[in-house]
Amino acid sequence: MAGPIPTRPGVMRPGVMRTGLILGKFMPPHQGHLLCIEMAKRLVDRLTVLVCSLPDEPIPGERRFAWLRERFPDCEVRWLNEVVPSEPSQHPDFWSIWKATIRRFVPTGPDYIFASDDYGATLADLLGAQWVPVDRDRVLMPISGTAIRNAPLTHWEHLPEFVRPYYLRRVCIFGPESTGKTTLARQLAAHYRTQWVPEFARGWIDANPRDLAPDDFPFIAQGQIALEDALARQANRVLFCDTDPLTTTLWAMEFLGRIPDPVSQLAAERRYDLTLLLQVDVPWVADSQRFLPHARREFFQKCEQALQQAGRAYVTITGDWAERWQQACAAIDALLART
Ligand SMILES: NC(=O)c1ccc[n+]([C@@H]2O[C@H](COP(=O)([O-])OP(=O)(O)OC[C@H]3O[C@@H](n4cnc5c(N)ncnc54)[C@H](O)[C@@H]3O)[C@@H](O)[C@H]2O)c1
Repeated sequence: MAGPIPTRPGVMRPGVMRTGLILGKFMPPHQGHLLCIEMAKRLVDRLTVLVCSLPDEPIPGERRFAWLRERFPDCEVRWLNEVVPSEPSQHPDFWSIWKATIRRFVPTGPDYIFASDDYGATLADLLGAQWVPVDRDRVLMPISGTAIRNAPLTHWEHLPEFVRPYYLRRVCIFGPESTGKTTLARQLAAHYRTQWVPEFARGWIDANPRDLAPDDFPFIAQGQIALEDALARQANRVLFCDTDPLTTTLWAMEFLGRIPDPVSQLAAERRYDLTLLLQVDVPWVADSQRFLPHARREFFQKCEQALQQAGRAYVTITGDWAERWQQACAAIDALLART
């Protein structure tokens, strides 16, 4: 009687669970990595993604692990955070070290190793698996982690949405009321084909028509940050922020005569690559949420002092609209030209 039809290790059998492994530095994750993982996911029932990091690498391993865990909740994302040799030339027992290390994360299997580099073949042999090369010639996603780290803005289209905020240039528009902040933020966003972050406080105050309470200030600062971070994922290289938590500290001083602790802390933690400080040399335009028509010059001085105390890089924008536009674009072009 004929026995079962023999199958090669790489041939799939119906009803048999298939497992896969992909390892990487993912520094940072890019479209080439996503291609490998997305493809692998479709070919196996359970995929382990092993994020390998070493201390002192330019992007902390913890961040890379968090990125992939968020993006692939349906995979077994694990983090290898210990010093192991990176290349066979670095250690005579390189392959046995890697075999033992991988076995701690994947005790049995896997059936398939997914890798676009040839080491996938050796690793697969070692683990009794089959190597699935994904795109060895990098023709589908011609990108590498090194290229991104060297010039992230140049390779923006190869950055996944969840990595973009890490490299995004954030520009804060800062200054007294009625100096054209919102118009400038909106028009800059259109010009640079990106997003801008409106003032969270405006909508909040409109929806809560009463005197501001001390607790409103931390909430306003947190709401501003939440809106900014949500929009950061949609932005194209640069994000224009029409205010920030440091501004909230100034308004807290005006209204409360003190700065609630959470607001100071949020203001200190927040990072902007550039701040445009708008001068008060344009006419006042009244509206229901503007409070200091006669103290704009004093408020400007407080703004400048706050930026200096915070050690923030800023450029003062003055003059008529055309001059303001030209100065703002020059400062932003210089920022984007830096790698
Ligand atoms: N070099 C070796 O012989 C060897 C052997 C065993 C283990 N390791 C270790 O494995 C870990 C992962 O290293 P890595 O350099 O492969 O990580 P990586 O983050 O550069 O790449 C992860 C995976 O994505 C693939 N990939 C990268 N760019 C791609 C693109 N543009 N298109 C398609 N696929 C792409 C790679 O081939 C790899 O399979 C490191 O810790 C390394 O030390 C290396």
